[in-house]
Amino acid sequence: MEVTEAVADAAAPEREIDVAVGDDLVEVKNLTVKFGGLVALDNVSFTIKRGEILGLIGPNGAGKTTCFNAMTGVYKPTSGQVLLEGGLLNGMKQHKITRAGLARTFQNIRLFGEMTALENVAVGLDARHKTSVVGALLRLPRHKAEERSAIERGMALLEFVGIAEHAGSLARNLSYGSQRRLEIARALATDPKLLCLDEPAAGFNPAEKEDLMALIRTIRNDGYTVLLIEHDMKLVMGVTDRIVVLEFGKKIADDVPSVIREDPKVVSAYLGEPEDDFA
Ligand SMILES: Nc1ncnc2c1ncn2[C@@H]1O[C@H](COP(=O)(O)OP(=O)(O)OP(=O)(O)O)[C@@H](O)[C@H]1O
Repeated sequence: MEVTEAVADAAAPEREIDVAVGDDLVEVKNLTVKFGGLVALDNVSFTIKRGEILGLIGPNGAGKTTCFNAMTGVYKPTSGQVLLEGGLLNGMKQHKITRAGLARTFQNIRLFGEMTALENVAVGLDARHKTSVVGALLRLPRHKAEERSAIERGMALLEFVGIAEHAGSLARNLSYGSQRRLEIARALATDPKLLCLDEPAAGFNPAEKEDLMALIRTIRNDGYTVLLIEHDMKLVMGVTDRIVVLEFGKKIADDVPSVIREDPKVVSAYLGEPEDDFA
């Protein structure tokens, strides 16, 4: 999918675009999450560098979603730290973490079904508005300007993810694939430093998966950093710069895709999984 520079610029005009893989953006340090006696995440550490696409993979139940949830404030870590640009995120409420620059999509799509696609994106844009409620009520000039730019930016984001023609459709009437794209647009609307995607291609056929991977590359090329949970190894190999592998809550590998593919620990972790997932 081709995205013009103008569209990318309209989607996030204030963002500095820096596509070089650079410094540590996020540090996950000795993160542990326990549910009663079950250790879902066991002392896991990894970093995410600015500008990269990092894959987080592992067999069913390995702790991938738990890791996401602990990073984005859905679960409180039992111990360990999550740092964004050196600032501690632990203990912050979900919306504060979003505001700090960490946005996510969910494995199960969570859109406002009775709102249009554009309105769903506007909700994301709202998360970073600067005017107060009073400003909005009094319709101060700044609020009006923000409202106008919300429509323009919302449209640009819908175009960016390839669903601009559905801007006026109710989210619940969109195809499954378009709903997934809309979720990504809504997350991008918060102007994240890190975009976390939880199995964005779940339920897709191979052609749809390819399209989605192309979109993820476009997002990265536009200067975002991406953390991608994906079950399908083939898919993850084709799009990521680096991969962290979890098994039974522990990190068992952290390397470039070509090394991960040959790693005996990873191969054996995936034994017994459907062959499609490890190709
Ligand atoms: N809220 C919870 N309460 C209790 N146990 C949980 C909870 N969430 C996850 N778990 C357990 O933690 C472990 C890790 O689950 P998690 O969903 O993080 O794995 P996953 O790698 O994302 O798996 P999948 O690929 O199936 O989504 C599993 O044993 C799961 O049953």
